[in-house]
Amino acid sequence: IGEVEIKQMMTVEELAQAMGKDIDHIYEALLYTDINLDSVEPDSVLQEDHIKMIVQKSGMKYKSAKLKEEKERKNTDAVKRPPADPADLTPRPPVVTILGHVDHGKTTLLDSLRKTQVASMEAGGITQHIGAFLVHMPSGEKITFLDTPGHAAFSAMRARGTNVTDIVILVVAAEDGVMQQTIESIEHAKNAGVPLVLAINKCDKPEADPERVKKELLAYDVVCEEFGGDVQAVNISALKGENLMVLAEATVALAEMLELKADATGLVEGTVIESRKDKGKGPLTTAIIQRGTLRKGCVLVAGKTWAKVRFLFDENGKAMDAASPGIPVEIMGWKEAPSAGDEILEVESEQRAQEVVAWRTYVEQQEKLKKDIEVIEAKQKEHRLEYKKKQEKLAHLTWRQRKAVLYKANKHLMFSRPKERTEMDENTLSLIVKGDVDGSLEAILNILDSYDCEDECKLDIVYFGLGDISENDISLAEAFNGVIFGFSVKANESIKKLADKKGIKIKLHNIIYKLVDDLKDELNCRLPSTVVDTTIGEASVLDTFSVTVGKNKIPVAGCRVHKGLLDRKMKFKLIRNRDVIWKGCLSSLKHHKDDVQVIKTGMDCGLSLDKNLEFNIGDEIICYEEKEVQQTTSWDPGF
Ligand SMILES: Nc1nc2c(ncn2[C@@H]2O[C@H](COP(=O)(O)OP(=O)(O)OP(=O)(O)O)[C@@H](O)[C@H]2O)c(=O)[nH]1
Repeated sequence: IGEVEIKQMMTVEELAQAMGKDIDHIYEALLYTDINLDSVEPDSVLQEDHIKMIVQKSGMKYKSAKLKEEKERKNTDAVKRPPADPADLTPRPPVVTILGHVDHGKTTLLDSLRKTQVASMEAGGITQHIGAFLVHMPSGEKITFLDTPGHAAFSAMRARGTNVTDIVILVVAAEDGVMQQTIESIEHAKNAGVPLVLAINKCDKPEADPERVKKELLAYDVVCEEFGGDVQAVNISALKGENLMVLAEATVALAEMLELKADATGLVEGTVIESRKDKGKGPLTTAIIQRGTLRKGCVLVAGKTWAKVRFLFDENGKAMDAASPGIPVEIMGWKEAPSAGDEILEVESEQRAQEVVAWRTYVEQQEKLKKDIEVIEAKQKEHRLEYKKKQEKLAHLTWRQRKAVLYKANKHLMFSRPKERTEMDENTLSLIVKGDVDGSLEAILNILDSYDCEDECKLDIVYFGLGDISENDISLAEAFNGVIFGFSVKANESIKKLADKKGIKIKLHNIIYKLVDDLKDELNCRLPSTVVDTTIGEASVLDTFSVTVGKNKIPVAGCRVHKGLLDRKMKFKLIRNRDVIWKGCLSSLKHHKDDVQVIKTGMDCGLSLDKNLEFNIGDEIICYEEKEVQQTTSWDPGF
């Protein structure tokens, strides 16, 4: 018996492959279940009990050793280290996000802040938008600004559970005051537990009214220092670059209060801020390092991808040797670009990175499969309910009534009223059909319903029903000269004996196509056989003469055999101008003067067929055999 290795969540295709069968075999086996086949595609996932049933019904055994192995697949994910020992912590720059209403000047502020750097760094010139940049203060302090303006990026990161921002600079235009997105920005910062610094922008404008802005903000719990709160407010002009350093100092002061520290040793942890693809460099990500110190050669994982760090760049595209916590860095060496917000973790080796990615891919697949299964199961449940309803409608009917229902649905199928055996047409196959469950019986009736060769042999379903073969079935078969077909049912010894005694055939099957084959055999033997001529040899008439036997002159043909052989015992036909003008037995076959039984290819002979038959040169003599051939039904139920 074949052994099939099964696993959870196998698709129809996978099971067929594991069984070494085609997909139709699986569909066929599913006919016995209450699954609606319309909902089953080759890539549909099968339930475990259905998988087992299919394997068993196919006369095979299943082996589910893999199941265990799968359940126990070891978690090989990479995770963050436990919190660092406070003794290992060193100060780090704050990470700042700028939020505010549309057109209040976020982009202008970021640009101006960046420009302060270009000027201070003599090399300057190329500033590149990479998602984050560092501002060096004259005091030696540093601030990292996230250059992903708008709330979208901020909330997207937060939604993913990553919060890299330490401080929010809330930009409010002095002439506009608090607007819708100002309020939203405040909400975002509050929800993330991130403190604010207020930048009142566009103070160069004559209509600017910074005091009004501060008052308006009171309504949103943003209380500036002059009202006794802890929010520092700085009046700036992003456009003119006024007071930017004051704003930066205020930010540093807040950062000091927050005591931002990190562990710059050990394995690196960080967050992806932005990813892009560079034609020459491949995938590049801007990241903020949060723990450890990133160096060339480190192996990182993020999402379902990994990197062996080949180069590190700052926002000016300058190569860096190392990036410590709070510092933005562009990383080159990714296999594929990770997504913004993905957690970056350093692992010990490339092999370990691959293992982590494999695990994460596996987990994702499992989750997808789980969802698929839920959808499929819901669908199947729906179908089961429908099927049940249908069955309930039929359940209270007797088989005769059910037959009537089916008859209505399948008008051309002939159901007989009781007839005497003597009346039975010899050209009829009478059937008694028994099945184990409604589903299988219905499947068989549906197949019988496709019978459309009434002109060859009539098909008469005398009775159908559920359960093992009974005495009643035998009586019916006897009365109608029928054959009993059983599907997944049994016939006990006494029933078998009774059937033998009465000469009644009981045909039991567990596989539909075998039942159908058997049914076809029964139909075939009810069809009249036909006779087919098979050519044994061919000869051409090269000469004609006659011999005298007693009083008669008998025509003789001088022939040469050019194919096969001529055998005296067989039948012969004479062909003239492609028409058969005579068929029958030879009267004589001679080689020279001798009577012979057989003449082979290439040999000459003289033969006579009938004393009245004259030959012509050019006639063909065919030696042939008549074979009786059993006709086969032209019914094709698609099995
Ligand atoms: N007068 C003056 N105009 C400014 C100042 N800051 C920004 N602007 C102008 O205000 C307009 C909007 O500035 P942006 O920096 O694009 O504003 P934003 O908040 O980034 O806007 P979105 O990107 O649409 O959210 C531009 O025309 C700027 O030139 C400023 O300090 N003074």
